[in-house]
Amino acid sequence: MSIIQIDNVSHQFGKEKVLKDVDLKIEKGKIYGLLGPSGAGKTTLINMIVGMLRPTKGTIIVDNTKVPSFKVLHKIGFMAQSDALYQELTAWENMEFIGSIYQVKKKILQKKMKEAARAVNLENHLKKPISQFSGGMKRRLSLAISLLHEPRILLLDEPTVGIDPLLRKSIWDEFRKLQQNGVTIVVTTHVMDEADKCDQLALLRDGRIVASGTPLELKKQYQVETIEDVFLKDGGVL
Ligand SMILES: Nc1ncnc2c1ncn2[C@@H]1O[C@H](COP(=O)(O)OP(=O)(O)OP(=O)(O)O)[C@@H](O)[C@H]1O
Repeated sequence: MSIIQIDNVSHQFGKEKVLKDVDLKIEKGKIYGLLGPSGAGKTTLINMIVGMLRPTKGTIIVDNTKVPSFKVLHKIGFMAQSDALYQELTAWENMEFIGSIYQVKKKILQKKMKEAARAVNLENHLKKPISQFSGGMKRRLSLAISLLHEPRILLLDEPTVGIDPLLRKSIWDEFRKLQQNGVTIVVTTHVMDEADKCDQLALLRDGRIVASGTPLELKKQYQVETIEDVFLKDGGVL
């Protein structure tokens, strides 16, 4: 069953067409990767699934509801490319604040905050203000915040930028756990070993989906050994 269905979607900023006739079906409980060179339209597509941008043409259905929709927003955990954190508040206060916006009950929120902080290995830094956080710590906190209201769908725009390989591995372990609980994850990435871990991939170029399938299917289609080579061959470099 598709939990996200994108039908013939185009988007235009002024005269610039940045997405062109995109069709995509994302199945419930899958980890779906969006790959593509800088400027290909990945962030624009994620922002439209969240409902922050409306398609100029076409429709996006999330969990049987056309977006933008407030009803759907509660089911989505979203992590944007730039971290939207309050610098003067501590990590704990940031989590409390966002959790309260999502109207998570106080007792449940306390439990969820501890779990989420543990999942991203930040439990010893929760009393620090964000102004004292490194780039990677901010990314990890943003990820923790996106999990607080137990979303059924996670939309993550480059979630592991600035995160070292050890932590990246533990974050991917967390993604697998969420997936086992039925959560659908859509992730944009430039990290090729991450792309290989996705169940399905879509390769975007110039606002179009130029290839999609499992990592193995893409490697076969491009007759190469690695996803990095799929990316390079598609860009005309190999
Ligand atoms: N608010 C905006 N106004 C005008 N143009 C925009 C806006 N946001 C994005 N664009 C343009 O849309 C195109 C797609 O951008 P987008 O951020 O979706 O790409 P991306 O694939 O996510 O790139 P990256 O990998 O660098 O994050 C780019 O040409 C960009 O300049």
